[in-house]
Formats: sequence, structure tokens, C-alpha cells
Amino acid sequence: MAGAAGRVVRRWYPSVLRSSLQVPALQLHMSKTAMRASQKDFESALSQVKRLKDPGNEVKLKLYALYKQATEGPCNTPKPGVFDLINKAKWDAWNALGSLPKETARQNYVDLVSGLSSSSDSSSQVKPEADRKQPGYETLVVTSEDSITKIMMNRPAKKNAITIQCLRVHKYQPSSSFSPTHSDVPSEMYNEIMLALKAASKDDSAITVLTGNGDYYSSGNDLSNFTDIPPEGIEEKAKSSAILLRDFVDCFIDFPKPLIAVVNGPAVGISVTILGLFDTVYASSRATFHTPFSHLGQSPEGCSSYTFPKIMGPAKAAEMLIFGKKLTAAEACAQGLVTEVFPDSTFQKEVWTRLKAYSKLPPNAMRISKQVIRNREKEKLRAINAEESRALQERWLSDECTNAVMNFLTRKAKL
Ligand SMILES: CCCC/C=C/CC(=O)SCCNC(=O)CCNC(=O)[C@H](O)C(C)(C)COP(=O)(O)OP(=O)(O)OC[C@H]1O[C@@H](n2cnc3c(N)ncnc32)[C@H](O)[C@@H]1OP(=O)(O)O
Repeated sequence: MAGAAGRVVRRWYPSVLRSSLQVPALQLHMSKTAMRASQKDFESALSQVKRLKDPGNEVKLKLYALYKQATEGPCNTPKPGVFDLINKAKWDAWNALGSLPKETARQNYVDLVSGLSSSSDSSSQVKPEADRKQPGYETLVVTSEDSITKIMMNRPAKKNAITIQCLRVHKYQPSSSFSPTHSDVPSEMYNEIMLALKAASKDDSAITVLTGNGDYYSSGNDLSNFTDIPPEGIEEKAKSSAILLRDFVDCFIDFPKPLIAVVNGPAVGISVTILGLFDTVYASSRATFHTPFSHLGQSPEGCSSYTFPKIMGPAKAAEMLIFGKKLTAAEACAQGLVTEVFPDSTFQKEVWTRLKAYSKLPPNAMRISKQVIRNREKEKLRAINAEESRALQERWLSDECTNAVMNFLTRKAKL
């Protein structure tokens, strides 16, 4: 396997697969014998594949197997051990191609990518407000209209799971190799949400909305964040993640304008806990609210250890935060976490009509009212946030957490 500088990171590979699915740059210097008619198509497919939406693990395995077969021929490595699930799945996929000729594998790879590209071009996934979209965000769609800045989490295929890792984009240079000089794209969602909130706090909008694209509001922390371990080690990763978490939650604590969550579907983990820091929470009748921290060997964040008992009383908060009880939208509304629930069929229409009316209210009055309501708690919330982040830093290093995350990533467990 080539070193980091010579690797191609396919954007949509989960980190757990990424480490071993990375295609060594040097392998992309095709051998002279492979320089046949379809090599150009193959190279173009290799470059095209990086721009595709995540096609799912099954297709990724097919692509991996065809790539290996096309460039190395039949599977020639020892079978990984039974507990090495990811590498075994990859080995099985490659080995299943038997003695398929390299040229056929190359052609099949090209055909597969071409099929994926056309289906992703005609995807029914709407590109909301493409014309009014603010540029520069990879994982969000941010728009400003009618005095409302709308921050929409935009990884619908991953249920809007919130990512940490900074994806590296390598530029393909057909004449030489994949360039080792890559640009770091600010494509991870925690930082992008912070940037969008900071920009919204200064723009001329009266209110700010956070919502999700697709059927989920957000499935919370992207669990593959845990697999992207830096060379400095897992302790360093836990430390930097705790700092990121603290900074992320501080942005919500400090946000100066009315902040509204438009919860379009199920919400999990940190996307639920921070709701206690919003001024208003509108939910679709399809939404659910789930904080399965104990199941994941983790502990509450987002100041929920303070805001939830305050909002719903300690007993109900404990049922959610310790035992992971999932609430329906109606239950969350009855507990005071949600302001109002709307039928899913009319959710968007009713909510946006309401918000447009609110956004016409005098912005300074709304801002001052928010400050009067929230300011006296800010210092306390910051201290709670720091304490929760410290507790999680330790939890992330525990066996309970590691096992729960691995169970999800190897598909043994789902919430
Ligand atoms: C640095 C700050 C850290 C702050 C810490 C916060 C703590 C939390 O937020 S805890 C909550 C963590 N979230 C979860 O545990 C949710 C895990 N996801 C699931 O259980 C399920 O995916 C689901 C119940 C949300 C949805 O199930 P469904 O069957 O409808 O869809 P899937 O096929 O499972 O999902 C589609 C696709 O999306 C990927 N995905 C969904 N959620 C996550 C996630 N949280 N992390 C990583 N990936 C996620 C899922 O793997 C699928 O991907 P593939 O299509 O590639 O298989």
C-alpha cells in the first residue's frame, strides 16, 4: 500500500473501508500491457467515480473487486481472518471474479460507473434552491431569503450524519500521477455548521433555521468519524474531537438571533441534544427523537444533561438520556422539547408560512428578547458543555464505545 501522499481518497468511502480501499496512486500508472483501447475510458471512470454520490457498500465492493481485477488480475492475496470483516468482504468480492480477464474487468468497471453516473444525474434528490444557494459548503445547503437564513444538512444518503474528517481531494493528472499536493476541502459538517452559524449571526437575516434534506433530520454523529485515527493516536483523536464538540455546541449557546429547528424527520444523538439550545423547534409528525448514548457506550452532550431535566423534568430526561427512550414527535411536544408538531403532509408549507411571518417582525426586538431570555444562562451552559465534552473524551476511549461503534460499522447493530 502506498503512503498517504500517494493515495486517492474516494469521497464517499466510509473511513472504515477507506483505509484499505484507497487506490495507490502508482497503480494508476497503468502497465504498458494495459494501455489498450479502453484505458482512456477506464481512467475517465476512475476519475468520474470520485464525483459520484455514495452508491452504498455493495456497489463499492463491486467497484473495488473490478478495479483490483482490472489492474492486478485474479485475486492473489491470502484470505483475511474471519474477524477481519471489512478486508474479508473485499477479498471475497475480488476472489469471486475468478479468472475474469483484465480487459473484461476494466470494461465492466467502466459500464458500472457509467450506469451509476446516469442514475445519479437523473436522481430524484432535489437540489434545493440551487440558484440562491450560498457557495462554499460541501455538506450543507445554505440559503438566505425573506430575512431567513436556512442551513440545511445535505447528506441525505447518510441520513445527514455529521462528519468530522476533512476529506482530501486529489487532482487527477492523466499525464503523470495523482498529485500528492491535495487541497483540504472544508467538507466536514461540524465545521461547516459552525461557519454557517457564524455567517448567519452577522448577515442581515432576522432568524436562522437548521433543517435536514431527505427523510431524516439527522442521524447524529457520523459513526465512521471514530475510524479515522490520526498518526498521533486514538487519545489525540478523542482530545481533538472533544474540543470540536465543545466549540460546536458553544456556537449554539452563543447564537445571537432567534434559532429555529425545522425537524423534518427522525433525529438522533447530538442533533436532538442541541435542540434544548434552540428558541423554537417545529417537528413533522414523522419525526422521532432518540438519544441512545448508553447503547453507544457514550454520555450526553449538547448541554442536554442540564437543558433536558429543566425542560421535561429529571425523570423523563433520564429515560431519554440514560435509557435511550425514543420519543415520537407528539411525545416530544408533550415533554416541551418540541414547540409544535405539524402533519407531515403539510409540514413544509405550514412551517415556512409561519416562519416567513415571524421573519417580518422587527429584528432588533427579537434579538434583544432572545438575549434577555438566554443570556443569564450562557456562562453556566458553557461550563456544562465543557464538562460534558470532557466526559465524552474518556467515553470515546472505552471498550463499551469502541464495541458499539464497530457493531454498527460492521452491520451487526442498528438503532
Ligand atoms: C465530535 C462530536 C461528537 C458528538 C457525539 C455525538 C453522539 C451522537 O450523535 S450519538 C448518535 C450516533 N448515531 C447513531 O448511532 C445512528 C446510527 N445509524 C443508525 O442506526 C441507522 O443508520 C438509522 C436508524 C439512523 C437509519 O437506519 P436505516 O435503515 O433507515 O438507514 P441505513 O441504511 O442504516 O442508513 C443509510 C446510510 O447512512 C449511513 N448512516 C446513517 N446514520 C449514520 C451515522 N450516524 N453514522 C455513519 N453512517 C450512518 C448508513 O451506514 C448507511 O450507509 P450505507 O448506505 O453506506 O450503508
